[in-house]
Amino acid sequence: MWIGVVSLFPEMFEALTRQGVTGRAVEKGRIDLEFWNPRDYATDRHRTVDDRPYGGGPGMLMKVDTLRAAIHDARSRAEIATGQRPKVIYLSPQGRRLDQRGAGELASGPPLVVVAGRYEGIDERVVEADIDEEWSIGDYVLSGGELPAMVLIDAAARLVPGVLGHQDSALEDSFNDGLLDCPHYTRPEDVEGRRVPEVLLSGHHGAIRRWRLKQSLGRTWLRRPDLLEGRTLNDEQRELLEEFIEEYAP
Ligand SMILES: NC(=O)c1ccc(NC2CCCC2)nc1
Repeated sequence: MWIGVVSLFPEMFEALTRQGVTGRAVEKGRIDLEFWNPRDYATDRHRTVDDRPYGGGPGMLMKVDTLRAAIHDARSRAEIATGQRPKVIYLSPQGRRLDQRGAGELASGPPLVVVAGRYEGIDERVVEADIDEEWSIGDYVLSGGELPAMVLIDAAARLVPGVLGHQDSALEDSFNDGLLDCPHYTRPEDVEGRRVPEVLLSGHHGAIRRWRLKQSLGRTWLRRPDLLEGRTLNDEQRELLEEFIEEYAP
């Protein structure tokens, strides 16, 4: 998957490009990440990248010409590198809320150009002219779009085939098939008297699968009942959830 990033602080993205699953995916070429910095398009002596808001008010906005030049170069590069027109995304609290389904859509869609804002944001005409979709990682305000951009890129990149070593692990993750994750255990078998559930030591893969599904359903019922609304459970799932509820509140 090809992803272009427009940001005044490209070095922040080393958290993605040099570490972990995404770092390996970049190294293996499963993910191509390229960067454009609006400051590189500044022609004045002070390399200005911000500008004052019409109508007054606190703070500055990203300067239109340097931002647009960076977006345009990223878009052109996307078309050359992939033969496809990219989807240009801007991160802001005004955007569509990112969830696992949205991450899946982004992962299976066209190449992305992700624009990270700074200051108080960007001129609305840049949103209208150059941004295809606005996305938000949650209802809170951050000092820059870089962290939300990295969250979005990580969530999408790990769903790109071949990025996760063990493909199944993406499927068993939380929010895969829309349920919360089940509890996980590793050595030792006893931690201060707390033992691993026996079923997980039994080697009975069917029983283990059912136990994990029951725990996912039960946890979702307890912590995020909203995720179960409007969802039809199959016979096995309904049975397991009823068992969980029975044991929880006998
Ligand atoms: N909730 C979010 O996804 C989000 C995105 C960007 C941002 N701040 C940016 C937006 C314009 C300047 C800083 N804050 C929050």
